[in-house]
Amino acid sequence: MQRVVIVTGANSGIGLALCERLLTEDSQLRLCLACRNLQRAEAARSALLASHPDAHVDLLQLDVGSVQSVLTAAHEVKARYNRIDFLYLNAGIMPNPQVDIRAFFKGLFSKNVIQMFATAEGILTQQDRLNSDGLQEVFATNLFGHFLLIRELEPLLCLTENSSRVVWTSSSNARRSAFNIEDMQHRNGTEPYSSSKYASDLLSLALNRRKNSQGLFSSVICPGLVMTNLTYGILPSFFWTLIMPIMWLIRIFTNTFTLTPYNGSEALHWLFLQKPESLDARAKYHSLTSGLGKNYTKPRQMDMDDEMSDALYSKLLKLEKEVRRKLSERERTQ
Ligand SMILES: NC(=O)C1=CN([C@@H]2O[C@H](COP(=O)(O)OP(=O)(O)OC[C@H]3O[C@@H](n4cnc5c(N)ncnc54)[C@H](OP(=O)(O)O)[C@@H]3O)[C@@H](O)[C@H]2O)C=CC1
Ligand SMILES: CC(C)CCC[C@@H](C)[C@H]1CC[C@H]2C3=C(CC[C@]12C)[C@@]1(C)CCC(=O)[C@@H](C)[C@@H]1CC3
Repeated sequence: MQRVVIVTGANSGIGLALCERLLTEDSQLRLCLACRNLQRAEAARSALLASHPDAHVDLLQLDVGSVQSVLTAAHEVKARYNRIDFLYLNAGIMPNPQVDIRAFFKGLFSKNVIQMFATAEGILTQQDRLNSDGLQEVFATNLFGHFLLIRELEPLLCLTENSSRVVWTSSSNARRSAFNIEDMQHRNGTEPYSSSKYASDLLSLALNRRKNSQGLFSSVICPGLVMTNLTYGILPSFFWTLIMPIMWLIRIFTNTFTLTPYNGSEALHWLFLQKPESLDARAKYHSLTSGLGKNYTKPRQMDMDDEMSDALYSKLLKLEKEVRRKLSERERTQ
């Protein structure tokens, strides 16, 4: 039986490393790279086929930050496949990141230094903007586009004859205090990334509560700190290379510095091998790398309550209705 796996944001970083590992695990897989840029997706496909020449790798154009693109892509998925075994919701952005240098040095000499390196708590902010759908871009990309994709793919994800899994690439930067249910898009704050990742943790819990009985299971992971295009947007790549010996040193004190996309994809790969019934809906699965370079996955309990996760789910359903209405109005007037 050929399993179908879809990975969003599969053309680089953690997503691409995951694809490589999945094909090594199961060469019969039907793997679909869902990417916004087809040229980059084609390059990723070629790289995967170079090491797995017989693999079945499909491409799907998907910009998770655009409502229209999500609807079109979901339509295409339903035409192509009759099942989805795994949907990895990995695409994500952190636009205009800023490190608070003063807070960083203050944290360096405090008792919370390990926590700071593991979560970036208190030292990282971003500047967000509105996208063409009138949504905050980080919220739209990291959360809402993926929510809409799940909603559209429910007919394939909630098949009673086999279970389906969705896996969110969340972050240890997800923080309850950065998220406000009254401002779920984070229009009024400076930590949209942290807010969107906390929202994905909440949404995963709500999905499990509502959909487990229909065969859909959701999990969240944190890949740790990984050198990818996302982190090269925080500090330039030459700087990261320069401080790499320090990073390796820090790894002795915090196993969250996974550093390579391969290491970072550990928990995503680990989840692929687990039975859904054995998983904890309230746990975030962390990719960890020891000082000696050994990879492993460890669950940690998340700071969440059912009430807030249900409230978020209801708000997302309401927003979905609104964007669909706006879209059909736009189509009618064109
Ligand atoms: N790197 C790290 O330390 C950490 C990363 N993460 C999360 O890991 C995930 C993967 O990021 P990472 O590999 O680090 O970074 P990359 O920038 O390498 O990968 C992000 C991927 O998401 C894609 N993407 C971004 N926006 C969209 C969009 N609108 N539609 C479709 N695809 C999109 C990118 O495509 P394109 O190439 O076209 O930009 C790219 O393929 C993200 O969700 C990130 O938040 C979490 C914790 C730590
Ligand atoms: C080590 C150096 C001398 C200085 C590096 C300082 C900061 C730039 C990093 C310290 C902790 C890092 C971190 C992230 C980004 C870079 C740091 C702030 C993340 C926020 C990247 C994306 C994520 O999702 C988190 C899991 C990372 C947490 C740690």
